[in-house]
Amino acid sequence: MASSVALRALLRTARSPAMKSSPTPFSRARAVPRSIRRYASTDAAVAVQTEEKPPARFDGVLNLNNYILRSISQNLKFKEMTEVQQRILPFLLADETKGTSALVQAKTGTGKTVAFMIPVIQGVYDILSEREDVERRIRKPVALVISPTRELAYQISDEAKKLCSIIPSAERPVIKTVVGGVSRRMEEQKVFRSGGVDILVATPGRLLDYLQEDPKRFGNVQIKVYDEADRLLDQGFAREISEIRSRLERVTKIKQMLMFSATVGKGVVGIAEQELGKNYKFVRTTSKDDVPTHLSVPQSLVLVDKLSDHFEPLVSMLRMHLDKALTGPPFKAVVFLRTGKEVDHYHFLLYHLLRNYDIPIIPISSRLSQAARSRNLEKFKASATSVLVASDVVARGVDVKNVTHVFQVGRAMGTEQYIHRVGRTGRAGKSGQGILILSKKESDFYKSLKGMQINFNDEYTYISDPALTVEISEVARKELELWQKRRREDELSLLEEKYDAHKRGKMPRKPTDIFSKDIDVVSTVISQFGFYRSVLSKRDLSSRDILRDIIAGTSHLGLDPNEKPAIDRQTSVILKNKLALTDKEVREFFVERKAVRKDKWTQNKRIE
Ligand SMILES: Nc1ncnc2c1ncn2[C@@H]1O[C@H](COP(=O)(O)OP(=O)(O)OP(=O)(O)O)[C@@H](O)[C@H]1O
Repeated sequence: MASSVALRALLRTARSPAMKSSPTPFSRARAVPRSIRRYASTDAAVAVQTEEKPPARFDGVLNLNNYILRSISQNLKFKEMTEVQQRILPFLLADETKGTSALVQAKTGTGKTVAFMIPVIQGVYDILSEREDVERRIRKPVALVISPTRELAYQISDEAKKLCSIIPSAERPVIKTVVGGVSRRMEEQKVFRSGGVDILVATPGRLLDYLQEDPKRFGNVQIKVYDEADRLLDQGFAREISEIRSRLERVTKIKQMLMFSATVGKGVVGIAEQELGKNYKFVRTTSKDDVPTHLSVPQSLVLVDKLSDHFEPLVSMLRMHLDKALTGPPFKAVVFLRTGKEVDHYHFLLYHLLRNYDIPIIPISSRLSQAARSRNLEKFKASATSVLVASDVVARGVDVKNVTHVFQVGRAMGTEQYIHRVGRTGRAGKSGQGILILSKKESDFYKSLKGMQINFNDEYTYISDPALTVEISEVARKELELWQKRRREDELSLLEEKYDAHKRGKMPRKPTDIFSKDIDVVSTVISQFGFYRSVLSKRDLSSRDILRDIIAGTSHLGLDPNEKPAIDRQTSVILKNKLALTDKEVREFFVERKAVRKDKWTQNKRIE
C-alpha cells in the first residue's frame, strides 16, 4: 500500500541522528521567557495554598446535597473527585465560603464542568427552596452559564441534567439551553414560556438577543459562570460579553461569579477581576513549572517544507494508524484545521483517500447548519474507529470519550488554542497522542509553544512519497471539477433569483446590469437565451447538460438544423474552451439559440 512506503519514509527520519546533529530549521527558544516567569511567580502568591488536604470522595464533601451525591454515584458513576473538584468543591459548599466568586484553572479533561455545575445547582436549589410556592412557579433564570460554542453549551446542559437527575421533579432546577443557529421563535417558546427556566446555559450572541429583547426576564440572575473564561474575555467576544454584563447590571446584582478554563493567561486575570471583584478565590491545579498539556499525551512534530505540503503526511499517518486499527484497538482521531473552507477541502480529500477503510470521515465546522453540526458530533461520539475533520468549533470543552489522536494541521490560533485542541484527547485520566504538522514558514509558532514549555517527544521531517503525491493530486483534480460544477449550479440559482427580481421589477432592466461583473461562463451562455425560464430552473444539471437539453428540447420547433446560424465568435470560444463542446455542438448551439429566440419572440407577440 502507498501509505506504508510513506510511513517508512516518515519513520526513517524519526529521531534520526541527522536531525539531532544538524541545526533544526527552528532555532531553540528560551524555555521560559521572562514575562511568563514573572506571571508564574505572581500566580503562586495569589493561589490559595494553606488548605488541609481535602477529602477525595464526593461523600466526604461537607454540605453536598444528598440528591446530587446520589446522582453522581448512581447516574454519572463517579467514584472519586478529580483534583480540581477536590480543590474547589469543599470550598464553594462550606457554610463560611459558599457563594464566593472563583477563577479556576485546571488542565483539559479534568472535570471542570462538574466542579462548577455542582455549586451552581446547589446554589439555585437552595434559592428555590426558600421561595414561596407561587414564586417558584414563575421560573426566571437564577444562574447563567455562558459558553463560547454551541456544542459546549449543549454538553454542559446534559452534564448538569445528569447531576440533578435524582432530585424530585418538583424541586429540581429546570436547566435549558439557548444557542445561535436554531429558530429563535421556537426556542423562546420552549425556554421562557413552557415551564420557564432556572439555570440557563447560553452562547453569548443568543443570550444578548434575549437580554436586549426583554431584560426583565433576567432580573433574578444571581450566579454567573464563564466556561472557557479566557476565550470569552478575549477580543472575539469582548463586545458581546461587556454588553451582557452592562445589561445585566441594570436589572440585577450578580452575587457569585465563577470563571473556569484550562488556560488563564496573565492578561485574562486583569480583565477577569473587573467581574470577579477583589475577594475571589484563585485556584490553579498546575504548578508554575508544570507543562500545560498532559504527560499522558505525548506530542510529535512533523515538519514539512511549504504550507502546501501539510496534507500528504496527514494522509500517510492516518493510513498508518488505520492499518493498525484493522487488527488492533480502535483509532479515533480529530484533525483540526484553521477554517471551515479547509475542513470542506480536507474532508473531501480524506473521504476519497481513506475510502478503503470503510470508516466514518465526519466534517464539523460553522459552515454546516446547527442541525448537521449536532448530528455529525453525535455520529463521531457513537463511532469507534473514525476521523472527525474539524474547525475550532470543537477545539474547546467538547468531551468525546476515547479520542486516541489529535492532529493539528498548521499553526493554531495561538498557543492556548493549541493546548485546548490537544486536550480533546487524554481526557479523564486516559492517554492519547498529539501530532502537529508544521511548515518551516511557521517556525514562530514552534517557538511560542516552546515558550509555553510545550516540548515534542519526537520531531520528524516528512519525506514525500511520489506515489501518494500522484494519488492525492488525482483526487484533488476530481474535487476541482466537482467544485466547478457546483459553482455553475450556484450561478444558475443566483441567476434565477435575479431573473425573478427582474420580473418583479426590483432590478434594473438592462441584462448587463442584472448580471454582475464576475459573470461566469454559464451566465454568459444562459444570457444568450434571453432569460429562457426552463433553462434557468434546471439547476441540478451541469451547464453542458443544460445545453444538450436545450438542443434536444427545442428540436420540435421544426427548424432546419442545417440552416447556417450567425456565429458569435466570442461565445463560440467560450463554448469550446470552457465547456469543451465540439465544433458540431457549437454549431448546434447557435442553431438552437436562434430557435429559442424565435420561439420566445413568437410567444411575446402572442401575449401582446
Ligand atoms: N470525578 C470524576 N470521575 C470520573 N470522571 C469524571 C469526573 N469528573 C468528570 N469526569 C469526566 O471527565 C470528562 C472530562 O470532564 P470535563 O468535560 O468537565 O473536563 P474539562 O476539565 O471541562 O475539560 P476542558 O478543559 O476540555 O473543557 C467527562 O467525560 C466527565 O464526565
